[in-house]
Amino acid sequence: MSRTTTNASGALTGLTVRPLNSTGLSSSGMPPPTGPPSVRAALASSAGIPPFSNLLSGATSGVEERLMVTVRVRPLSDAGEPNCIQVQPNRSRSLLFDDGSRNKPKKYNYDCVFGEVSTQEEVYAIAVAPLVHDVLNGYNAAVFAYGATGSGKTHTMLGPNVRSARPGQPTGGLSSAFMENLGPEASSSAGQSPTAGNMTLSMVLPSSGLMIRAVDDIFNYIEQQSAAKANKFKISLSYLEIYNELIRDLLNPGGPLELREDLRGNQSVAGLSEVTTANRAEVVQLLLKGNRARTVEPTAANQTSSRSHALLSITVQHQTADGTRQGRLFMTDLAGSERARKTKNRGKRLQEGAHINRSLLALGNCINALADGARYVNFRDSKLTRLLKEALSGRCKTVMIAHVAPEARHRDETKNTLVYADRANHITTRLQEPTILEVEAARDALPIAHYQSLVAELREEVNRLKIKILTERPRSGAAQQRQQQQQHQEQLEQKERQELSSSEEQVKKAELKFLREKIVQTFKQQMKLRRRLLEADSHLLGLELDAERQHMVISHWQSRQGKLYDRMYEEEEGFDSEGNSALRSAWSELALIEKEMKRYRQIRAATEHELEDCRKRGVALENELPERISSDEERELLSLLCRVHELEADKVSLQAERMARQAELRRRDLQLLKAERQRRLCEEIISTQRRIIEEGKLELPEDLRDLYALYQQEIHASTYTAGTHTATREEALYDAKLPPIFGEEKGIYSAGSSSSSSEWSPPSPLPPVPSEENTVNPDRAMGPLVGPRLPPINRVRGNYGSAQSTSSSED
Ligand SMILES: Nc1ncnc2c1ncn2[C@@H]1O[C@H](COP(=O)(O)OP(=O)(O)OP(=O)(O)O)[C@@H](O)[C@H]1O
Repeated sequence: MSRTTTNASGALTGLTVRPLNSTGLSSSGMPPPTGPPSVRAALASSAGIPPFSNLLSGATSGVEERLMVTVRVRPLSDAGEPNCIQVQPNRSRSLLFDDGSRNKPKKYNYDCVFGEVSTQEEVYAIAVAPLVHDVLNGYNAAVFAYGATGSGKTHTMLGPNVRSARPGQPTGGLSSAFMENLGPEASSSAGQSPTAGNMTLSMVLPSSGLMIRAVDDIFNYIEQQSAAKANKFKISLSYLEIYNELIRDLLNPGGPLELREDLRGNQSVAGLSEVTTANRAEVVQLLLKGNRARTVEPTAANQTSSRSHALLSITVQHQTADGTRQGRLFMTDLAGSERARKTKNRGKRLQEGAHINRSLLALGNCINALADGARYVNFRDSKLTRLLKEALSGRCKTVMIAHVAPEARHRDETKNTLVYADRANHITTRLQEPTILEVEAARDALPIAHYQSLVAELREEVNRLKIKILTERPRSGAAQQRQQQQQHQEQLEQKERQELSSSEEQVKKAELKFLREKIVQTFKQQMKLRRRLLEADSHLLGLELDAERQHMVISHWQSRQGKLYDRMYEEEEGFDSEGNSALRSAWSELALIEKEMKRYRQIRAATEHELEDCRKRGVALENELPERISSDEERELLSLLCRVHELEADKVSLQAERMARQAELRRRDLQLLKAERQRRLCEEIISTQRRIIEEGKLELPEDLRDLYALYQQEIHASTYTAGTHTATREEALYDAKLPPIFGEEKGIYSAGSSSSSSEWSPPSPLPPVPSEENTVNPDRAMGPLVGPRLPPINRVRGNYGSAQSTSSSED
């Protein structure tokens, strides 16, 4: 469940509308989606590079396009060192690499090569600005920095020194004016409340990294809109690291988080904070906070070596007439691959290195498989590849920035990176339609989304109250603050003594007390209504699952009988037989369930209505508060009130999460049951085909052979994953018996070599005949399995393809 915080109204506030400069571009170069030619085009044409048409034209869903691969060469660390790379000119499409052999340097081609003199601005304008443009239009996009340790990935993504920034030190290329504007928290305890809502300065300096630039561009674009339009955008972000194969929240550091996969294979990190924010200052604070929380250690290869992969996700929601468009930009700073011999790492560092290399190897395998156009790609080998699945497998527009060091002593690492990047150059992706949230929500209709929005609402309210308190609080250095507070307190006390004597003040206080009580009451009422909603949802969900179960019984009966159920059959066909009575009870159950669902939907709608009224009342009351707060004491009370609300929200959040998990488990059980039935049918079909092929001495058709190979791959992959987690001796032995993945030796798959034992026999491409003892029996829940309607073998004459399927039922 995502942890969400938002500003007071949940919309963007505190924005200053900045005019476009004379070129029609924002100061950092972000083109408005319908604006004049981009900086990127200008940079490209000035260097004589043909434009990268697929990216300049903006995203088009459904069209296949190559993953964009760029290479950045960092400057030589020591000017006197021998160099193994030549890039001429900067921002060309190729580079020459001297691998140290006597052969002449090898030429590698990419979408763009950034030489040692390239600037952060160039890299941003060419590689990332077009993606930001697409994200604002509701597409998903990803950029990831790849390369060996010390090759400059973090410099590109975050900027120089951003990770180690302490008060008074440079901070990732942010201007000092900007940092001052952020207030003391920005460089010390970053991640507190927003302090600079009205930024009028551009926040980037020439050395700022891509993450900051992307954020800046998004805000620039929004600020260029009219106030009414700007209010329709909502920006949120999450930031995590994968350290030693464990996921940690960088915005709210704590214990490791769980990576979950939904029924459609989408990955999500349970409990990851998703912070909604209205101003760029807060985003930068959050980024700084996240970067400081990241695991960085000195190694022999790099003084500030990232020991983890960092994934930043920026989500932009835009309310339009068609619904809310949602675009997401994933920015990944990978940890660098490293050689133990070179880094001289020991102990903990060595272990980290092993984790880093293993996950990068998994990434490399995925890149290889995708580049070869494989139908099955195993993303499951590491958390990194699971999280990058969407970016790599085509649901989003992706740019890889491979980093290399030019020094000849790093030749081996550089070669590896160049080869990787070359492979990635062959990956094609097919972009999906822009995401419209309402449509997605209706499509998913998974309860978890509902719980998430409930919790988000609760947090929004807590935040609103918090901001009300914060906006009243003076900001300065801690000591000065304490002194001021003391003075203030004394003044207030004196004032209060005077005021108390006046009856007018007493009335005011009484009013405030009354107001506070009313707020508490409305909040309690809201909590009650929310619980009622949750209960209704949970009950509805249970009913839905029951209904699904009954539908399964009915459809099972229908497929067994080969006809649709009609009440007429009850009379015609002796409906009282054993199988049919189950069907009848399924129908009557279903009718009852539907009635109950209708009733609960009505209860739900009424509750929702009541809740909305109650919420409005609460907001109106809260809006009266700031004018009436007169003392720190009142503020303190209000803080306590907030705290209570927050705890309530946490409680509901936990409850909701538990309910959602239970519901998900029940749903998955049902899915497993269904899948098991289907699997048994498939195996039956395959066995029959196999008998036909073997007895008829038929040659295995090419496409069928491929399908068998794919089936083997799938079985192999899933068994491998299971084996890696619970590697008992028996499982290890079982793994060893698995057949090799098809592909090398086509000859081994000749017809007639399979056995009918229940184990896999390596030379056979065919799956085993299922063994009855080992299979889970789904029929306990759904009645006996329906036999496949394939012709029995003795009826097949001549050609396999011409076999006619009989329509006679075998039941
Ligand atoms: N383009 C560049 N211009 C100037 N200095 C750079 C550039 N790229 C990298 N550097 C410097 O090189 C050093 C290593 O860079 P960086 O820490 O970004 O490497 P990395 O690939 O992130 O390493 P690791 O994987 O170990 O974290 C740093 O001191 C950085 O400031």
